Order: sequence, then structure tokens, then C-alpha cells
Amino acid sequence: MIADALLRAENITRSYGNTPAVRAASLSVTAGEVLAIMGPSGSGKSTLLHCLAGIFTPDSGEVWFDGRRMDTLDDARRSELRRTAFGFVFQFGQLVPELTVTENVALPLLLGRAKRKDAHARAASWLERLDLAKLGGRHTGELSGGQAQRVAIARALVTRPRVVFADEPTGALDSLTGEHVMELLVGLAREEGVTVIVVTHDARVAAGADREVVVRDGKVTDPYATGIVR
Ligand SMILES: Nc1ncnc2c1ncn2[C@@H]1O[C@H](COP(=O)(O)OP(=O)(O)OP(=O)(O)O)[C@@H](O)[C@H]1O
Repeated sequence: MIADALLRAENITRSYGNTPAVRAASLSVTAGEVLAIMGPSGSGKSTLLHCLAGIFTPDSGEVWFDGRRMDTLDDARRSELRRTAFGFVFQFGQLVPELTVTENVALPLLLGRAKRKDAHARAASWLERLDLAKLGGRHTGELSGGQAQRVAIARALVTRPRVVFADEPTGALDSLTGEHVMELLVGLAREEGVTVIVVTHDARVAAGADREVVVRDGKVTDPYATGIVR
């Protein structure tokens, strides 16, 4: 066990009906660390990420965040924790097509009851940082894949989360755009001191992380000691 872990899973298991997806997996991440989770298709990476993020609760085992047991919280408390402490970037589909770019980025703040004017001002400043200021009034269907992922990064960071969870954030992009998006995510996270956990198939994406672990057959093969530490 790592004493200064910000987030850690201990021996967690999670099945879909009779299909075991995560089997006694343990994993730990420290504050400010950028961790890549790699592994073959179907090995359980996304399910593990969802358990770490409190989207799923494991069938057994424990998840701890910032010294608090997370998996035993009720749904309302877990969703409050996700809203206030975590940000999310997924492969696609996470932006709301009916809203403009600025409204999408402001949305997590408004859900946290921020005033509309403040939420829009903070969204605008993140769009500026991601070189998207000119696109604030567009609807998300009018964006390229790379632009949409930059908007998703702005939306993930606007609430100043402690951890950003990214599941194949570059999976729908060509490799050059993907590398740029990953550089932005990691660069901004480092500036803000945010921990990043990224699931990826792409070794170039993982190369931007501080450490990488491999998931095989629902287990983290190397949770603490011999993960590749860069
Ligand atoms: N909703 C579901 N219902 C049933 N089985 C599921 C479901 N989601 C995932 N699984 C199964 O659980 C296992 C782990 O899936 P998971 O999506 O976590 O793997 P992954 O490593 O993220 O895969 P990929 O890299 O292909 O996205 C696989 O055997 C998968 O078929």
C-alpha cells in the first residue's frame, strides 16, 4: 500500500452478470501524478477506471479517495464527489449537442449552482487557454474531433478537479491531433496540479504519462513496484 496515495483501489472485483471484468485489481495514484492504464482490448481497463471514478461500485474490494472510503458512499454522495472532485474526458459523445461550446464548458459549474455570469466567464477563460475562444458560440456538432476533445478538456478542468479520468481521449482522432490533445491535457493538468488517469491503447499517449500500468485479465499486472516509471 502506498501511504501518500490520493486515490487507490484495493483488491477490487467487478462483473457484468457472469462476465468478470475486473478481478482483484489494486492500483494507486499519488496527487499530481499522470498515470496511463494500458492493456489488451477487453482486459477490464474501462471498468477499472469507472470503479476508480465512482461511476461503478466494485462487487468487492475497496476504493479510497483522499483518505475517505469511496465505494461505500451512497449514490448521492458519490455523485457529489464526482461533480466536485473529478473531471472526465471520454472518447466521444460527452458534449451536449443542444448547447454551445461555452454552455458545455460552463455546465459543470452551473450544476454546482454557480451564477450564470461567473460560470460563463470561467468557461471563456478556459476556452481562451485551449485556443478555442473564437468557437464559444458554436454548437458542438460544428466542431472537428480535435476541437471537440479540447472542449471536453476545458469542461473537465473548469471545476478545478483533483483528478481527471480520461478513457481513450484520443481514440477517435488521427495520431497527430491525438498527440496534441494529450499534450494539452497533460500540460494543463500539470499547471493546475491535477492528477490524471488515462486509459489508452496508444503507446505515444502513454509516453506522456509519469507511469504506466498494464491491465490483463482484469488484474493490474504491476500496481505499485515495477510499473514503468518515467
Ligand atoms: N455492459 C457490459 N455488459 C457485459 N459485459 C461487459 C460490459 N462492458 C464490458 N463488458 C465485458 O467486460 C470485460 C472488460 O471490459 P472493459 O470495457 O472494461 O475492457 P477494456 O480493457 O476497457 O476494453 P477496450 O480496450 O476494448 O475498451 C470484457 O470482457 C467486456 O466484454
